[in-house]
Amino acid sequence: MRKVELYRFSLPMEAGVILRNQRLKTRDGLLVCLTENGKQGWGEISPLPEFSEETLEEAEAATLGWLHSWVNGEQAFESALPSVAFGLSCAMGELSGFLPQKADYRKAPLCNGDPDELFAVLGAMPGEKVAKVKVGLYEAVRDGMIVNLLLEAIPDLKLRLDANRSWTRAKADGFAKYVQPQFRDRIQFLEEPCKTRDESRDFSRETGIAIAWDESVREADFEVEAEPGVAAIVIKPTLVGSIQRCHMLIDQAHKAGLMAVISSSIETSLGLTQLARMAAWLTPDTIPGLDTLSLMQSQLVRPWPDSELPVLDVDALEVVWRR
Ligand SMILES: O=C(O)CCC(=O)c1ccccc1C(=O)O
Ligand SMILES: [Mg+2]
Repeated sequence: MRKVELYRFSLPMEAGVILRNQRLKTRDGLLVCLTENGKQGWGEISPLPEFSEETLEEAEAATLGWLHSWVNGEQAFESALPSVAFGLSCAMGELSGFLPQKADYRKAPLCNGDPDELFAVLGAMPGEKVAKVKVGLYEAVRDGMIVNLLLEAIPDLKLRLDANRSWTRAKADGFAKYVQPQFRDRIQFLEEPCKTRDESRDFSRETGIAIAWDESVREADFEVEAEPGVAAIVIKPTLVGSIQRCHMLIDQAHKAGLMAVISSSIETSLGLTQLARMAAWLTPDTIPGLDTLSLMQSQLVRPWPDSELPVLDVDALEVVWRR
């Protein structure tokens, strides 16, 4: 006997969370719960505005379509919509047990511009110290100074930087010029410095700063391959697709000698804890990029360890469909 519950959620965000061109006031999505043979599997389907191609309405329609087939005995669960493929594969992964329980709750702390906040967090971070700093939002000179400041102050710190394709070559070079040469190899990578992949490759070749692909991984013509200067690929499962697809990309990255970093698309605590489980299983040697829970005002159903945010229970959610 198979049972299905589909819920809709809308969690308030902290003030001032901006995604590309819009303010994100609430994080909206779907939770699915599959039951079979007394076992349950949960999944979160939450397309990210400005990043996902699909809308929540499209994701809901596709999810309902698949859920109808599943209660009638269907097994396969691929979807062309990445958020749907990810959420349903998590639910199936819990039901069948292929998604292991063990989680890696480490996360590379995110710094959006104020280095003082980061000092406290990094001081308390056990083991390997890695932080992620968004660059390209202000002047390249300021970005360079912050990078120097952090790397100078914390000798065992490594940084991941993310420019989200915001720089021209000239701006990117401006940034590189301000980073002290002896610090460059403590930049684990700089995600997508320039508008095009070719410009980013040239930047890396000329500055010696390693780069990583993030947006590129989701483009149709992208192939995972070893290239000079490329250190990593960033995998955001809600934007990429099923656990199986992410697993394949991670295997390809590791075979090419690249680091694969499982990262957040601002999922709720339920999705984030599943990403932490994927990270423990598929990228055990790499700290995942999951420091986004504090952008929200509450957690959902499953808490993240040590978070003090209130946890919204499933009973408080609107039921979309139940069978
Ligand atoms: O990668 C991380 O460490 C955190 C997640 C993150 O930065 C992010 C989250 C949602 C959408 C885009 C991005 C991004 O990498 O720019
Ligand atoms: Mg990025």
